[in-house]
Amino acid sequence: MYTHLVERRRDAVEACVHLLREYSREMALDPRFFRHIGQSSGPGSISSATSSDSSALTGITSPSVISTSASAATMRSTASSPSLRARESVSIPVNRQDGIASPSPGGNVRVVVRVRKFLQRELDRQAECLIAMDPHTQMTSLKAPKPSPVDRGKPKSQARGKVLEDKSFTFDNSFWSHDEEDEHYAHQEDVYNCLGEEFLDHNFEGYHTCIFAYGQTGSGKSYTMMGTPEQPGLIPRTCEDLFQRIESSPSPDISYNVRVSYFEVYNEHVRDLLVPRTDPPHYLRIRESPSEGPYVKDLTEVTARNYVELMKYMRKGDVSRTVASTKMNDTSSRSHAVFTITLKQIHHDLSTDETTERTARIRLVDLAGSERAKATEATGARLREGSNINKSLTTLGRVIAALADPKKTRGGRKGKELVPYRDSILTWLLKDSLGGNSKTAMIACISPADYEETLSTLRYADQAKHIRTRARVNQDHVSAAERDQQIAEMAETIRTLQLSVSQAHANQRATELQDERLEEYQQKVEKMQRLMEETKMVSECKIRQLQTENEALRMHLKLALESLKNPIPPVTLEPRQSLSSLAEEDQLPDGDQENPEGSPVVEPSDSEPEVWEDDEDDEYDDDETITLDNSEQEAYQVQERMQDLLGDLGVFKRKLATDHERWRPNEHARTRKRRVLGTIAANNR
Ligand SMILES: Nc1ncnc2c1ncn2[C@@H]1O[C@H](COP(=O)(O)OP(=O)(O)OP(=O)(O)O)[C@@H](O)[C@H]1O
Repeated sequence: MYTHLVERRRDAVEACVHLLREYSREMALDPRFFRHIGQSSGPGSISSATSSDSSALTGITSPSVISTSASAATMRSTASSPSLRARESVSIPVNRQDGIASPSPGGNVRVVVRVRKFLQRELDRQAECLIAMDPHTQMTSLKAPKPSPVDRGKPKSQARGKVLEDKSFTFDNSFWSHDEEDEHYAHQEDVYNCLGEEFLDHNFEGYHTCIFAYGQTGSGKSYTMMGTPEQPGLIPRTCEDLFQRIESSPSPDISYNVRVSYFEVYNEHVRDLLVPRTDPPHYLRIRESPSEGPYVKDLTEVTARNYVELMKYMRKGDVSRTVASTKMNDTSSRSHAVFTITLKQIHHDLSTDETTERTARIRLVDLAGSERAKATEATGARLREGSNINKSLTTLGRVIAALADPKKTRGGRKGKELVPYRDSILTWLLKDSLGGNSKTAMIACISPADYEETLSTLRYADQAKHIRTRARVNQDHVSAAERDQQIAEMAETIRTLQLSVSQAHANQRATELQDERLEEYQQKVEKMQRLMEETKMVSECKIRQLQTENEALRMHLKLALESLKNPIPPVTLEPRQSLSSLAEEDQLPDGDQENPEGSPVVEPSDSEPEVWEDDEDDEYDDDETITLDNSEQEAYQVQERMQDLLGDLGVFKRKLATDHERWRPNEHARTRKRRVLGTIAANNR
């Protein structure tokens, strides 16, 4: 009878395992999940995983133990390890009588809370720790601070200050990182093993994921997400695990492609953290595509081939992030930072020649902290930053509240969006992660000694538990024929693009050549114009000279002709002497009578002077002949001079004509020149 029962139970368990396998295959779960089922297919193995008894947990084969991560070597696989507690979250006993809500009432967003240790300023003021966490129930309790001395002993109705009460919340995980001495202390590694690792599993399954850290300023968000070189946080651990999984991938048919981007939302502007800072800063725009939802246009997305490269990009962006010192935090993040890894797995099945592509987006968000201006004592730029941070966090709160209310997410009338995603850049960009295709987790970071801020954070986190996202596997099957068609289409697109690019290049080159030639022509024309101008100036100068000379000659000629026509008035001469008698006189001893030039000397005489009358009919005597000869000579000389000048003028004309031929002046200039030459010729005539 007992054996029969045992056999029946084994059959039932095997049937369950078979069903689970089929279901898991449909859900495209990670192959490691099958291994996990296989190993636990003994009686009571699955049910023991859901037990809240910590001693039973030690026997579970946790995926964190299977992980090939280097950090796995140092992993503490104890009952108190949050990594193991994560698997029991579904079985958390809920004390509904205390009014404590279930960890995920209707929602599927994973919500965890982490409390940090005291900081120096809190130790200095001997702050009291207001937080308590139960590692078994994952309950987080917030104790009301002691009433102020004024209100002490008074009933609630008479108290002057606000009456504060103890509060309790239950989350998927409560990470106690307050006291390192405590056996339940949650280290960075524990947070990763509990949350990061599981989310990376989802990514390998093809789901988009998003983990965001929320909390007041100085509550430990950056420490949890980024950590320190000694205590790396969730982001570097995810990067490390990602590449360790890829490098230890058993299947040679799968190829991986990892791309990374990093941006910040600062004062409601998006800035790429993977490009150097500029002054003024270069902000990016947001676009929305029907398939991908909102995205940052022109955001740098680089391929990382290994862990070292991925870390290089992470650090580059981290250094570039806007950080400032405030009273609440020496290194306060003044922006919301979004680190995104895109993992693409391409599986090619040789037997069917089919390709399967899985794309998963891993979004890791370190939000800026909410802050009270009074507490931070911020002024100027810090105050403005703080108010922008608060504004976007308030919108995030409204989005969470709207998403948590199922009536609102059903959509309003006339397609009106009831979730105010667009009211801030942050919520618009996280639209898909908050209420769409994503598996999402919220890490609520709290300070141990701030009642009001912590209560506000816990309320936010509690509301986020109600959100339901609609994650789906992002997978594409492509048959050989479809792939060939896609390749052919892409080749055609590339060809068309190349053609248009080369066409554009050719057009550009032609335009450049034309421009060059035009410039060359312009230079030549300018040079010719200058030469023309110079030639014109020289010609004008010559013309002016010739005109002056011509004028002088005309005057001279006129005078000469006039003197010929009107000889010099009669002068009193000595009795006419023949040249022979003059020659005789030359023989006279007294040579004093002769002037040096040998010209006749006119001597005064007592005798009546002979009047030399101009008688045209008269024959010229010898002396007269001499006088006429001189005038003629002079006229000849003038004529010769004129001949020379006319000769010069001819040469000049020829020169001008040659110049004219050479430079081909325009019609206007030619006409002008012709007119000038005509004038010169007329003047010479
Ligand atoms: N779990 C922890 N263990 C040890 N130190 C911590 C822990 N959490 C936070 N701290 C320390 O607390 C300080 C504030 O933390 P952190 O800068 O991460 O806060 P934050 O929430 O990111 O603040 P802000 O919003 O202003 O950027 C840091 O000095 C950090 O080292």
